[in-house]
Amino acid sequence: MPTTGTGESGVTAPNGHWAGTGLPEPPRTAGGVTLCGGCRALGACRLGVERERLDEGGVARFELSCPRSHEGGPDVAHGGWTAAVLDDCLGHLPLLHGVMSVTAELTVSFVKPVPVERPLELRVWADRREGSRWYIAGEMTLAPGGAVLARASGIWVTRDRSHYARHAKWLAGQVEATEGQ
Ligand SMILES: CCCCCCCCCCCCCC(=O)SCCNC(=O)CCNC(=O)[C@H](O)C(C)(C)COP(=O)(O)OP(=O)(O)OC[C@H]1O[C@@H](n2cnc3c(N)ncnc32)[C@H](O)[C@@H]1OP(=O)(O)O
Repeated sequence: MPTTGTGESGVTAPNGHWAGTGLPEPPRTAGGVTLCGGCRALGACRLGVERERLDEGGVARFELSCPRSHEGGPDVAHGGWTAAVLDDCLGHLPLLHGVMSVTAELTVSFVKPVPVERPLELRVWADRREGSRWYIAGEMTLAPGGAVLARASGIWVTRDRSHYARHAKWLAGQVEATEGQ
């Protein structure tokens, strides 16, 4: 990935475009974590994802922990955090292959309460690809011991930059239609 260098935050500022998407490459942290729009100003993943990489077998591996700010019950993660981080990390698998996609469907199994501020791991792989659809699955485990805490599977649909332009046009039409009411 072409970059313009690493700033004080350790976030690499890209200057290239993803092949085939026409979209600017998203910034990555020193740990290789692609930052979404909401996390760019902070320069870190607010969900607590610290490292991400693609291994030789094509499996994406993440190191993370649930920040205390996402605590639900005492010392355990809010289920919304678990679902959000699984959505985010499963969607990073196409990104790691240079492909932009959006979540079309997501199913989450909450196997055990997820402790906050403990090292966790997440493995993500593609079960299969059909046309523009990626069928992706993943498993979250406690880093020491490997006990399974949560599983997720879903469908991601590949997109290019026209996705956002179409959405903006659709939204403008909705706003216009309601203004006369
Ligand atoms: C400027 C930007 C920078 C970028 C930076 C990024 C960086 C960071 C990363 C951040 C990333 C954040 C990412 C996020 O946060 S994603 C956020 C959550 N997800 C969304 O917002 C998606 C909202 N939904 C949609 O936009 C549409 O409904 C989609 C795109 C999903 C389908 O719309 P549409 O129907 O018009 O698409 P199509 O006609 O081209 O169909 C395509 C294919 O898909 C099949 N299909 C469709 N739906 C489903 C379904 N539910 N189950 C199974 N399959 C489904 C369909 O049959 C067809 O199959 P085939 O005929 O090809 O076989």
